Amino acid sequence: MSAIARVQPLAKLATPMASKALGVSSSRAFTGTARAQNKVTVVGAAGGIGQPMSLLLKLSGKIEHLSLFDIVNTPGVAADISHCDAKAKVTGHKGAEEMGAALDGSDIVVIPAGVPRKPGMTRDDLFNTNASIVKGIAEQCSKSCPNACFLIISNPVNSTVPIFADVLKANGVYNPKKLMGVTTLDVVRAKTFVAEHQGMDVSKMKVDVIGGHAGTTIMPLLSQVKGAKFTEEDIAALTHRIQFGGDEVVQAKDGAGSATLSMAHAGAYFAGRVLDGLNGVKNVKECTFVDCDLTDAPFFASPCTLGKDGVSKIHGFSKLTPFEQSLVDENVPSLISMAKKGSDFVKNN
Ligand SMILES: NC(=O)C1=CN([C@@H]2O[C@H](COP(=O)(O)OP(=O)(O)OC[C@H]3O[C@@H](n4cnc5c(N)ncnc54)[C@H](O)[C@@H]3O)[C@@H](O)[C@H]2O)C=CC1
Ligand SMILES: O=C([O-])CC(=O)C(=O)O
Repeated sequence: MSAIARVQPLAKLATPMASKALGVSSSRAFTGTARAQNKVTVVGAAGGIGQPMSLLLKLSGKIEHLSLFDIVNTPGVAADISHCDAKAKVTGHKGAEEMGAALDGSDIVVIPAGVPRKPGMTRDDLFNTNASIVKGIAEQCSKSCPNACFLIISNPVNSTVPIFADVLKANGVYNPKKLMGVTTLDVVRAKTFVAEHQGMDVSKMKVDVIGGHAGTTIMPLLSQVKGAKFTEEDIAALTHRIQFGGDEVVQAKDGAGSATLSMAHAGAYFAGRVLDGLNGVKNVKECTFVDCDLTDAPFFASPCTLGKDGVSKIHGFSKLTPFEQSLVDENVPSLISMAKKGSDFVKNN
């Protein structure tokens, strides 16, 4: 294990400002008498998402041990973040030989490891590089922390989650309740764009986004947004913007990568919610991409309740408008083929 920075004595809880910014209530974070489940490991922690997400996780005040793993630069990132005056012992681990120590005893593993897009690429264009990265991480997780919740950020999510599942299955440790594709950024964008469009308070906005995490497989249920008034044209334009929000950032960054800061926020928020569920907080409901039979696709994003063992209830969707139903019908075949591409990769490699 490499250079480790220890918990800061001054800080027993997150700073109030950090808690507020993250929507975190520290007093609600851990309830009951069972051991608090709060070792969180970030795999890809030195990257564009990994660094700010690790910072936000440290500031959340929900974590006892924040373990940072990457193939490069992790000791520096860990030393830097460890100086923040918020709860959480921070450890940094670099390189394959330190991965087992990084993962050991994790309750949650958040994975933003892999290459991002450049303009002109689809998420699927990342498959060739990221499939083997995610497969390797899943192999090590099967050995070091098979009971953890795995939160997959690496793209293409529609294929990397099935890859992760099949590796866990091959190693006899697959628990579908504990594998979640992170689609929170789609929800974050939907809330932001709808609130701007409707002149509503974004902090009170709720929008479910179902399906997958690539282009038109991202399906916001705008008809269900309470208090909003849309024309058909509004719905079409907002749906398109939410589906292609990632491309907006890729184009604006002009070759320097894809969304990192908004994803860091979304990832830290979602990990905090999963942690809340593990620690007995009631009624934790978030959209996430899970193994389910809501459609013919093996994985589909849906509102889910997050509980003591991961996903405790998959709520699915009801009362779709004809437009929303047509999106589902058109996109299920792509979700099936992207999942199959992931499964075939595991079979053949
Ligand atoms: N699910 C979502 O909503 C989103 C997903 N993404 C995806 O997240 C991934 C990461 O994006 P960025 O942070 O911008 O990329 P980045 O290139 O800045 O960082 C990736 C990090 O992963 C590390 N890495 C590579 N192989 C590794 C391995 N085997 N083990 C551990 N770490 C490893 C690299 O060293 C690097 O530090 C990309 O695939 C991107 O497409 C990005 C935004 C949103
Ligand atoms: O667009 C990308 O490649 C990154 C991503 O998944 C997003 O921002 O939603």
